[in-house]
Amino acid sequence: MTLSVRGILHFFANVIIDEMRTDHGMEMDKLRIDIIGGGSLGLLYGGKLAFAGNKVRIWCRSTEQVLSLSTEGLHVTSKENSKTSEVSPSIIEADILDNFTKRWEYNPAEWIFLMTKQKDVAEIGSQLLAKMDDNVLKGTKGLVCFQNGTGHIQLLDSLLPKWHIYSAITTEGAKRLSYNEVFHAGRGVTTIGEITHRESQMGNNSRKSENCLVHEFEKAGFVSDLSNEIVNHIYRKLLINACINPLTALWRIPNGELMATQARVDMMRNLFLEGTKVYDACGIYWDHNLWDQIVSICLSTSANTSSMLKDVLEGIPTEVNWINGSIVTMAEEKGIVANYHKSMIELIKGISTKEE
Ligand SMILES: CC(C)(CO)C(=O)C(=O)O
Repeated sequence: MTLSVRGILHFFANVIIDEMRTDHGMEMDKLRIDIIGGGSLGLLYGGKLAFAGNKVRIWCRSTEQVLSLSTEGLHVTSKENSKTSEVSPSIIEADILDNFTKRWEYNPAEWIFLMTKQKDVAEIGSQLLAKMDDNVLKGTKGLVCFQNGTGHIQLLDSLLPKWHIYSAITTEGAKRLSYNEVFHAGRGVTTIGEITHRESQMGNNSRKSENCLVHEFEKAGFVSDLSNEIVNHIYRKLLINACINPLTALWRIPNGELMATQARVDMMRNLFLEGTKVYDACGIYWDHNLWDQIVSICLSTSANTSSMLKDVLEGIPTEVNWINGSIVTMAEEKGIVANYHKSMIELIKGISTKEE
């Protein structure tokens, strides 16, 4: 990667101009969105929302990624559209996560999208978000969490008692090709809903702000909706992930291959039936056609690598604790066994020495 001095100067000039504009209230017409995490989904949503005219900042852990995005911009490709969307560095910003709180004092955003892995949520919640000054949060509408599984929302809810916390359930498929290139592998739906429903100092007029956000998603090319029953969506996605992800990761197959033999379908079905037993014991709603939905997701994302397989292939810890682990915890709380899901955790954990 070659980084020109001009590019780096251009980046710093942008940052300074940006701080000045906000200080003087000049940049009020665009939605300001901060994306924490420069992984596949962070780059996909960041790139497309910036391309649609929003003011997007991507907060990354690595300086290399910040420099790459700031000097070369962000490139979004998709299988339907042979033309790459080039998001120039003049319309998207990137900065290092360590600067987040400092920059916010002068230049806050309306929305924060938390798009990191589950394992990073506790640290970001406690070390960064919980330490933010109440005053700078006044214009902020909320925090939107994009993680799979459950557990993180309860944690953030306790760490951030004044925040509006939302969950976004997405079936968009994306693959990061490099620090600043992302491939839009499959179109899906993004459903957003508030979990907390609390009175707070953060942006009033919630419904208007939520509609405005969904409108921007639509403008950016994402099929999106608002839900008052986001918890049902969370548990629906949890069981889908718990049935598909560990098996694809163990057998190292794309999602569609799960339908290729009866033995594979039977194993997935066992996970499904055990999961619904746990849901029934806990009084959690599930759609009567959820099994059909799982089958059709395997088919509609047939060529995709599940997120858990991706983690296994990259040698990084998976989200099995938050996916199958959540189901096992719920089962234990009700005094029932969930041995299929328990075995998934043990088998996935055995793949890598990096799993906790
Ligand atoms: C595509 C799907 C639904 C497979 O479980 C997914 O969400 C993932 O890979 O995490």
